[in-house]
Order: sequence, then C-alpha cells, then structure tokens
Amino acid sequence: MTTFHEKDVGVLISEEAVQARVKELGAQITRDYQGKELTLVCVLKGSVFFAIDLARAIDLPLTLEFLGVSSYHGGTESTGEVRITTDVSKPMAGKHLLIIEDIIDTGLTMSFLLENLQARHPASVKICSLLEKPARAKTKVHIDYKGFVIEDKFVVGYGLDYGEKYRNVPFIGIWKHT
Ligand SMILES: O=P(O)(O)OC[C@H]1O[C@H](OP(=O)(O)OP(=O)(O)O)[C@H](O)[C@@H]1O
Ligand code: HPA
Repeated sequence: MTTFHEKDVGVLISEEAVQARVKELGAQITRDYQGKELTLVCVLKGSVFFAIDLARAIDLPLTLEFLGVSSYHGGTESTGEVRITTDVSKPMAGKHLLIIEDIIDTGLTMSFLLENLQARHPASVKICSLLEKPARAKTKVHIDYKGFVIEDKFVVGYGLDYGEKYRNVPFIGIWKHT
C-alpha cells in the first residue's frame, strides 16, 4: 500500500526506534524528578507528538503547559527571529520546568526560550529534545535529555514539518528534495 509521503520522505529513524527511545527517556525523567512537581513545557507546534508520548512514559503527577514559538515560518531555514505565538497559561515561578522540543538545530529557538523562561523565576529549567543537529548549531545549548543526534539533513515527521505538512508521518524522515 502506498502512503501520501512516500515520494517525498525517506525513513531516517523508524517509528519503533523513536517509540523505544521515548520510553527510555520517560523512565530516566521519572527517576530524576522523584518528589518534585514537574511541569512539561511543550513547544508548539513541533514537539506535540513527542511531548504527548513522553508524558505517557513518565510515571509522575506532572502538569502540561504549551508555549508556541516560530522562526522557520514553514521553510527549511531559520529566519533567526524567534516569536512567541502562544504563551503558557500559568505563572512559571517556583516550578520545575522541563522544556520539550522536537529538534535543536541552530539552537536559536532554545536560547530564546531559556532566557525567556528563566526570567520568570522557575525553581529549575532543563531541556529535553528528541533530536539534535550539531552541524548547524549557531549557539551552544546543553541538552539534559536527548533522543538522537542526527546528520545535517532537513527532517520531517513525528511533529516536524515542511510547509506545515508531514507532521503526522509516524517516523523521523528525511525530506528528499533539499
Ligand atoms: O534550533 P532552531 O534552528 O531554532 O530550530 C528548532 C525549532 O524549529 C522548529 O520550530 P518552527 O519555528 O519551525 O515552528 P514549529 O514547531 O511550529 O514547526 C522546531 O520545532 C524548533 O522549535
Ligand atoms: O530539520 C528540520 N525539520 C523541520 N523543522 C525544523 N526546524 C529546525 N530544523 C528542522
């Protein structure tokens, strides 16, 4: 059977490998945040698939917040200008925050987010990213929980888009046309 994305997207990391890694990260986060009130700050839109699967793999009474930022505006290159499109719904002061991202590429989005969230006086801020693409880093970001390190290719699927599409591809795929 053919799928809508077959001619555009090749498999980089299979659905099974993604799901297995998400479970490992969930177990690690469960151990590390014992006794703490954990808030997952899910960065819209790309991290939603990862964040929801990860939340289910964490055995703690966590809370979920959603923060929308955008800098790629549907293309394959960062504009370098990060904008908040939707803010979190509660004050972040005194909370243990874990920022959930699908990918850290240039690192510009995460640098912006760290600065923005730290200014709200949380108890702690850590970073969990499913993917890291170190070849394109423009600023160094320490990733506390990392799924996979990938090569310098534009990727789609499992939340990642090209032109707002392909987020619902169930694996991490390589966009064939760049
Ligand atoms: O490290 P960087 O080069 O800053 O890239 C990473 C960011 O780019 C993507 O978001 P995007 O701006 O495309 O918005 P989206 O999540 O709505 O797709 C991704 O979800 C990260 O938030
Ligand atoms: O490789 C990527 N794919 C989709 N969105 C992205 N945002 C930063 N890097 C990427």
